Amino acid sequence: MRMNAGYLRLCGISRKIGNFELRNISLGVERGEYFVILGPSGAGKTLLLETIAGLQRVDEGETWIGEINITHWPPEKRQFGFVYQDCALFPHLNVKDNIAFGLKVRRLYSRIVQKELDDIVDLLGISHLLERYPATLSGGEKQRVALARALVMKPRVLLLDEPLSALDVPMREALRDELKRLHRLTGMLMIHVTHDFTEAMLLADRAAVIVDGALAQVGYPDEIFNRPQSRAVAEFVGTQNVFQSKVINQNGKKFVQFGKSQLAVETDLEGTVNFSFRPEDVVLSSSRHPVNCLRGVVDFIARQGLFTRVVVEVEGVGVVALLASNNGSMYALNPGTPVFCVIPPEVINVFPDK
Ligand SMILES: Nc1ncnc2c1ncn2[C@@H]1O[C@H](COP(=O)(O)OP(=O)(O)OP(=O)(O)O)[C@@H](O)[C@H]1O
Repeated sequence: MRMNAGYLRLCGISRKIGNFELRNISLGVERGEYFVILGPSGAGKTLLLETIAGLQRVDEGETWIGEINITHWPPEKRQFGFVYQDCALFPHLNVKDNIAFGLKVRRLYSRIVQKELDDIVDLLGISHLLERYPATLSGGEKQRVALARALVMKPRVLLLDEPLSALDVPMREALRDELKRLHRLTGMLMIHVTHDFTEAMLLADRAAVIVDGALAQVGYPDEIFNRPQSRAVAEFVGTQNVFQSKVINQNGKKFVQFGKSQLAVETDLEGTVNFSFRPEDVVLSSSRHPVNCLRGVVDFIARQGLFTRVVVEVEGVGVVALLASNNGSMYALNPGTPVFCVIPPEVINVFPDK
């Protein structure tokens, strides 16, 4: 079994449930990190979070916190906070009693604890809601209460399962900023599950992508976004331009074959590989450039608000470019317009063909 560095460590965790299986997950998360678990719907993100919380038993593998093996500890002994997408507040209790519920269960409700409760309520700016009942709260207010309820217990780790996905866009953005602020102020280790890559980019110190029950990539959000290491991750982060090819060595310089053309790349890999580049990194030009320039014809244009997606057919293959809709050159493009796609070597991500 592989052991990892980190404060919270998952070592070779496997869990079969119905037809689905979490497979050999090894992961180390540091104290104070904001760690995001990303992945498409049904990838096993919630199951993984529930396994970390101790709500799901494991079939194989171990969970450690510091030097302690907590694999068989029940959830309450782990002292992890859990915030669900739908908040799961008690409908018959007002906000104050919802927040204090866990403290009362632990028989901790005293004047000292009242001070902590007041601090959390202030931190989340919800003092005006204390007498209200969950049914009268907006989605964002409910989620703030759910966060307060988890934080007042001073958890070792705060687990957040899609905490923003039930909210409308302005509320989602406000609460996303709030999470960032809470993390900065508390320094708590937070593990946040989402399928929204933008959320991950804005919140995460590091992230893991899970695909089909297995870890596909762990790293800084920037790395995952710009340097996906598998086709599945490239597709999940919206790379759109992903091709299989082979590396060609010429006088010490490396190229990948694209149809009859060759594109200069920066890579240590050899042989059969995949390469990808983001649509935002494709430059469309009416004139030929000396390096990494593919001649094509505009096939399709779709305006998507601030951005416009242009598909250029190059040697029978679609290359996708994303341009700012107010980009002057946009107005000269129509289906059938000849155009050059320029893809600088440094934006081409070459990864193994697995
Ligand atoms: N109790 C269960 N019994 C059988 N299958 C289950 C059970 N719980 C989850 N699954 C299955 O396990 C898989 C992973 O579920 P999970 O909820 O972890 O996915 P997810 O990545 O969180 O997806 P989403 O983003 O849609 O919430 C799914 O195919 C789901 O149907």
